[in-house]
Amino acid sequence: MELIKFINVEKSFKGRKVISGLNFSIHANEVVALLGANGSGKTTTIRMLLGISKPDSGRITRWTKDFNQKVGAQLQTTPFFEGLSVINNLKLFNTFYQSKITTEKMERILRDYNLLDVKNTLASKLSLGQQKRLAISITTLHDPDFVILDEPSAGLDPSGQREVQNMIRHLKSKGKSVLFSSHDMLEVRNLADRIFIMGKGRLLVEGKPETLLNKYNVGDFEELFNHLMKKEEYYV
Ligand SMILES: Nc1ncnc2c1ncn2[C@@H]1O[C@H](COP(=O)(O)OP(=O)(O)OP(=O)(O)O)[C@@H](O)[C@H]1O
Repeated sequence: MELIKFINVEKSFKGRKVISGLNFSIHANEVVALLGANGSGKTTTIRMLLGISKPDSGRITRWTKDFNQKVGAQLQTTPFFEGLSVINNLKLFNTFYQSKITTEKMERILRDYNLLDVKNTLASKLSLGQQKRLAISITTLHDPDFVILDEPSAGLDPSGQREVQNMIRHLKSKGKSVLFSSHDMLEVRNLADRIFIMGKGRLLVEGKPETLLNKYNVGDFEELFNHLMKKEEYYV
């Protein structure tokens, strides 16, 4: 099933085109990595996908009219209240989402996200890894079908990165779709079912990791990414 479809989407800011002829689909139960150099248009694309910003032309279709209830997005800013404890953040977002999660389910979420030991700690006092886990637990609290994570493992040490990666795998195992951005090419290769690479507001390449490596005859994604950033003739 197709969850999201971008059809010839274009967007300009103050007369400067930042998204041109963007076409792609995201399907149910797939993990998609969105890559691109700074300023390539990833955030603008995510904002349009979420409906925060409107395309100037083209169309974006979504699988449900109930989109806001069915999507969870963790964008770059910390999506929680730093002056509240972990558990009180979860309780507050539970009220926001009107998701009526029971105390038992809350405990399970705390366990799943490895936050049980710090449930009474203020969010501001958490380690970066714990903050990321809290951010993802809040993003997925209302059991969305589609989860968007903007650089979820940025700044984490290898064990923190592994935990975030396992969370993404866990979401996939529960039938969710995940769109995530990352600058870590090994992580992308290990997690993504499909990869989108953007450059200058366009989708430069799109495909399964192994297919792309074969198609462009490169050993890894670092090489493919650098290659594309130098030569931009590989538009799909
Ligand atoms: N509100 C805005 N007004 C003017 N220009 C904008 C606005 N938002 C984005 N841009 C421009 O659009 C282009 C794409 O920006 P965008 O933030 O989507 O890129 P990105 O790939 O997410 O970059 P990064 O990796 O740095 O977050 C950039 O040139 C940016 O300066």
